[in-house]
Amino acid sequence: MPRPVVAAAIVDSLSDPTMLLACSRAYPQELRGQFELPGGKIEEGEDPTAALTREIAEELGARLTIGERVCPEGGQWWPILGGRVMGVWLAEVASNSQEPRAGASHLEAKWVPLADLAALPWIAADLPIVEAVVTRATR
Ligand SMILES: Nc1nc2c([nH]c(=O)n2[C@H]2C[C@H](O)[C@@H](COP(=O)(O)OP(=O)(O)OP(=O)(O)O)O2)c(=O)[nH]1
Repeated sequence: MPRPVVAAAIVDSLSDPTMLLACSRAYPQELRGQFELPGGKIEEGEDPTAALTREIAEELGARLTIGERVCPEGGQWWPILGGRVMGVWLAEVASNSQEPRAGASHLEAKWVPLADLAALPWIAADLPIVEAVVTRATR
């Protein structure tokens, strides 16, 4: 089984979310320009939310306050590309953090109103995940 992935649905405010930080991948070529939730693979023996904190620091130079996990029906892990599974957490930028910025992993990291997210070219596997994030954030 390939390593699981963890990703952050970073919203402008956990208590009153209106926008999400959508990130477009720089690589590999076949995913270049497609949007994703930023994150990455869990390392051997690593706690999933520790992995998420590490990945967001590496990729976006930001610290997170992690909120609720967003799960698919009947489980905790979403099926994604390459036979992997992905754990997703709502999060906001911590008060002591720099603003998240696209580094080498992303072409772009931009705040998008929740109502406009569906129009972005997401990695296909992310579409139901983003829908669940929006449902959770707007309930
Ligand atoms: N980060 C992320 N990966 C996703 C999403 N949807 C999806 O299918 N994937 C896939 C793409 C990749 O095959 C895999 C994650 O790999 P990654 O390249 O982000 O992981 P990483 O940062 O640990 O990368 P690396 O050091 O191995 O290059 O999961 C998503 O929303 N976010």
